[in-house]
Amino acid sequence: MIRFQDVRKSYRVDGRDVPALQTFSLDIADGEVFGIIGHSGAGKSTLIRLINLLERPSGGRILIGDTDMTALDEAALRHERQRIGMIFQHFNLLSSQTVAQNVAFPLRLAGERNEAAIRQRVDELLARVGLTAHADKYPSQLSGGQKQRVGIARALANRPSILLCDEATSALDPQTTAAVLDLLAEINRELKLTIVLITHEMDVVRRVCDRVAVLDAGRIVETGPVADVFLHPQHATTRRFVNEALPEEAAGEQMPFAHVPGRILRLSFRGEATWTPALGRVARETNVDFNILAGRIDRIKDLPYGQLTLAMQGERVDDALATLRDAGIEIEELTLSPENRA
Ligand SMILES: Nc1ncnc2c1ncn2[C@@H]1O[C@H](COP(=O)(O)OP(=O)(O)OP(=O)(O)O)[C@@H](O)[C@H]1O
Repeated sequence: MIRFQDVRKSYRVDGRDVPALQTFSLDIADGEVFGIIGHSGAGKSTLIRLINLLERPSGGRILIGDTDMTALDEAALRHERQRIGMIFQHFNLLSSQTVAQNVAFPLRLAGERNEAAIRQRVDELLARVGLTAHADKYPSQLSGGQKQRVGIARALANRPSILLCDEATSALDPQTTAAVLDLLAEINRELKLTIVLITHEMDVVRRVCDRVAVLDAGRIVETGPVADVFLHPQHATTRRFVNEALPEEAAGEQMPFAHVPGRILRLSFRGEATWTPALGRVARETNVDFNILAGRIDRIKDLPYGQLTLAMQGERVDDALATLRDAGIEIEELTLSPENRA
């Protein structure tokens, strides 16, 4: 468990303390993929760098398991940091060293002197990230996605229990981003390590994270399981991020429904409910009519979900909605058309 206890952080600028993170508490469970999303300047980098104490908090404590990171001396901190790997937006590879030498670097730094053991570990790591054939290349000979794979192999070298990802896919195109996120998900599953990632893209959160915290101007404004935050965002900042990730849904929300007859509803299906023909069945049983205005089916990590915006008419709309709710479908009423507004 990573535990932030009443943590706050200010930077000293021109003799004044400028707050970057307001006091917050947060627990990140072992083995989860935890996302921190926020706009530029919200405090994401500060927050993630507090975990390995690259930044010291101005108040509060940061615990990893039972260890209070804020109470350690430099030597103990260096040792603890070996349990925490980190990858970066711009990869931070050593340009004059080969791929294999970059991956071996943290092993040597940790005091490993046995060359055969180093070679074996580097081979294992390169195989895991799919770069065996590139061991003797230099970073300049690699694509962005390959460079980030070297970064991941290097971060895993000392078998950390936590991997911090600082905008790890922000410099990559969408296809490469998807491949790197798949690799992070696989590492999380197979090595059971905790991943904390910061991003400004909700799509990154949707693809890999279990839980997310939304940062806005130094405050955590919303935290929760990704499916909850994604399907029912509470804070305006969260809604903006979700709408960026769901362009069609956003269009649906802005459609002028006033002229559409019937009640305007948004149905959210999660997991198995996504595939059941509940809507057709309920319409037949209750004799309601429905008209689909917008919709999509996608996945939140491994969970299939669907969202449909529709207009429903008939005498038994309330019965139909009650039956749909019983079937595990979440329903929000968006707005009422004029004839139903009385
Ligand atoms: N070393 C520093 N000295 C002074 N102020 C800083 C320092 N690092 C960050 N800040 C300030 O703290 C606030 C939060 O910055 P931070 O880099 O954590 O945000 P961020 O969400 O990661 O932004 P970005 O996505 O642009 O990297 C900003 O106002 C920034 O200017």
